[in-house]
Amino acid sequence: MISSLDCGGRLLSLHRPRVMGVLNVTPDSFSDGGRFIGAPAAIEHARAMQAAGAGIIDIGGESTRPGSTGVSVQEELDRVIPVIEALKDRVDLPLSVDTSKPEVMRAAAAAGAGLINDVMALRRPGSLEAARDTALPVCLMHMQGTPASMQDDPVYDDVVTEVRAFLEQRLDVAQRAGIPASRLLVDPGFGFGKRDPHNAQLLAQLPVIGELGFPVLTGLSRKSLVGRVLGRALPDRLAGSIAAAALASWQGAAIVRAHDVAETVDAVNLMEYVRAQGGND
Ligand SMILES: Cn1cnc2c(O)nc(N)nc21
Repeated sequence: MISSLDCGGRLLSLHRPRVMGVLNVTPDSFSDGGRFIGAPAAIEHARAMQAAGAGIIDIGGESTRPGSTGVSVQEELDRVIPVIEALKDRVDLPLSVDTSKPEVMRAAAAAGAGLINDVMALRRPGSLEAARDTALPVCLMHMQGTPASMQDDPVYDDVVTEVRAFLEQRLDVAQRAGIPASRLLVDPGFGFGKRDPHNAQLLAQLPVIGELGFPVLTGLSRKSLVGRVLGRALPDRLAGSIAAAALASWQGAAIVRAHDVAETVDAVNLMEYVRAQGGND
């Protein structure tokens, strides 16, 4: 397993679990839609997340919450590129771009992004080549269906086996396209075409995904899984999100994507201490 990622010149050490801070620059994201549109607000929030201990900032211009229908290339570029340009010299962290569009991947890399976070695992036409050409690390995430319909009726015979097989296939395709293994990460895609039992099985058996031998990224922060299982509305999902982040970290996640950075950093740091001192590995 690699121990650090070269994110466009900025190194992200993976010797300990890291937190990816969420910066949505969309008006309709499920958790904080509209709060960070425009560079000034985005800069303030990104710097706050850096101060809180984030290892990387994830910038997304198109909501991928269940039911979302996507935005045009130009709209996504208009939202994301100015923020990357504004942040790259004001935040001393790698910036990941949350996109599935090859045009946005290329423009974001040119603007200073250091990692590509693709919820479609490079399945869009042109995205394999774009990701390869950027020479940036790429997170390949599993999704069943599309955000517009993925939660209608997700069905699996064995979700862990099927998600692992999907990721294995995307890893193979990416490497055959010329993206070296050292630049690849995987993500089971919690909430992306999964019912709560599916999400629970993926979390309980996360080491099966880790056995692929690539850094695992997970995102459970404030998601409906936490809300439905605990009966918590969106503003009341901090405790559940922290519990999920701690569990994902304990189960081997190298990067945990989160809205509440300071609290999540504490959770994963405690897990790391116990792992380091616990001695039962
Ligand atoms: C953009 N986005 C929303 N949820 C996510 C998750 O769980 N993983 C990754 N890689 N990206 C996500």
